Amino acid sequence: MSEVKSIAVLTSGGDSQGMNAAVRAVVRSALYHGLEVYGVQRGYQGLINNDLRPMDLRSVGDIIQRGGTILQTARCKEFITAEGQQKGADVLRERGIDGLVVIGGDGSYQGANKLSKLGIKTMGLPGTIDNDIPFTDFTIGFDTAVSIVVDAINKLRDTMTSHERSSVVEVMGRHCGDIALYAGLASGAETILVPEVPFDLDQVASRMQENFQSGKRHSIIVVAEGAGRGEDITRGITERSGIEPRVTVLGHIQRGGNPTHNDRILASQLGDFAVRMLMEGQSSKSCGIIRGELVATDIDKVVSTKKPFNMDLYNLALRLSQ
Ligand SMILES: Nc1ncnc2c1ncn2[C@@H]1O[C@H](COP(=O)(O)OP(=O)(O)O)[C@@H](O)[C@H]1O
Ligand SMILES: O=P(O)(O)OC[C@H]1O[C@](O)(COP(=O)(O)O)[C@@H](O)[C@@H]1O
Ligand SMILES: [Mg+2]
Repeated sequence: MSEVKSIAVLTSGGDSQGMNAAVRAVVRSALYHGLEVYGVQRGYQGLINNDLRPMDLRSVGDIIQRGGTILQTARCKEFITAEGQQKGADVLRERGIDGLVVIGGDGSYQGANKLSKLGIKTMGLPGTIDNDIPFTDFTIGFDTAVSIVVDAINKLRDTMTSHERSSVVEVMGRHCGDIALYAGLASGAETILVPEVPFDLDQVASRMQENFQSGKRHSIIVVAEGAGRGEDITRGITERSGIEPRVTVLGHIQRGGNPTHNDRILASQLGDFAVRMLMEGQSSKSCGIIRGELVATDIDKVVSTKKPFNMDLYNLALRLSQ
């Protein structure tokens, strides 16, 4: 018998493709197991405001394929305060809700950790395009965001090759270069600039010159926003080499559109896993998949660990883009 009878689910922070699939999985799995389930509107803001509604099977119909989040999301300053967190915990207790599933990024995980410490049984699902949550190979939305960047670079290549130009593409990732790394490797970028690896613009510029001299007809530089602004990198290259790359900032386009099948499947597995963990009496855990295995890791550990950067992939991209 599950000691948890009623749970709530919310999405928080930057939205990501696949959050809807995760909400659907949490709701349908909870209902399948005979639990009551509530959707919290607008993340922690909705929790503080007591903005919750009961969810049934049909309230998550026709959403597995949609980007964004039907529960909407927010960045809620009040929840960063101890008073805000206490208000959120009180709302759940007053409503008799025994467990909460938080779908969000590193900031949302900090909030989930605080709620856990206030005695709320909380499970975190990694929902962010940044892939910056450790103890899971991938976060929900990352695969879709990378696909969008790769598609954009394919298009840029057509025109860049025709004009024998180079292109600087700024992608999202304030503290984590994974979107730049994976999209850069998958699209054959010559240079990948990420916050985790220091770089020297002199070297970037001279490598581009060498590439053009060795017969390359175009050059792609992918820069994670956390490593510098595309415009500044472009200016720096021009000052050093005379090459005039065109700059493209992909921005929030990376957070929209239909989730890939990988993100939908990841979201479905993790949403169901979170519900089963809560029913087993688990709490304060982050759900992830590592090499195909479902794993639950203490949120405390997750929020105090930086996701290791994959230097092997980074070096591979460098070797293959000569
Ligand atoms: N240290 C913290 N303590 C409590 N809540 C936090 C903390 N940091 C962030 N949050 C909550 O999580 C929300 C989402 O965090 P944010 O960093 O904006 O997005 P993400 O979860 O996508 O990383 C914040 O608006 C805030 O309400
Ligand atoms: O939605 P905003 O406020 O423009 O924030 C943009 C940021 O959100 C992200 O898309 C996702 O990051 P978070 O979910 O951690 O906030 C980042 O890549 C980007 O820097
Ligand atoms: Mg974040």
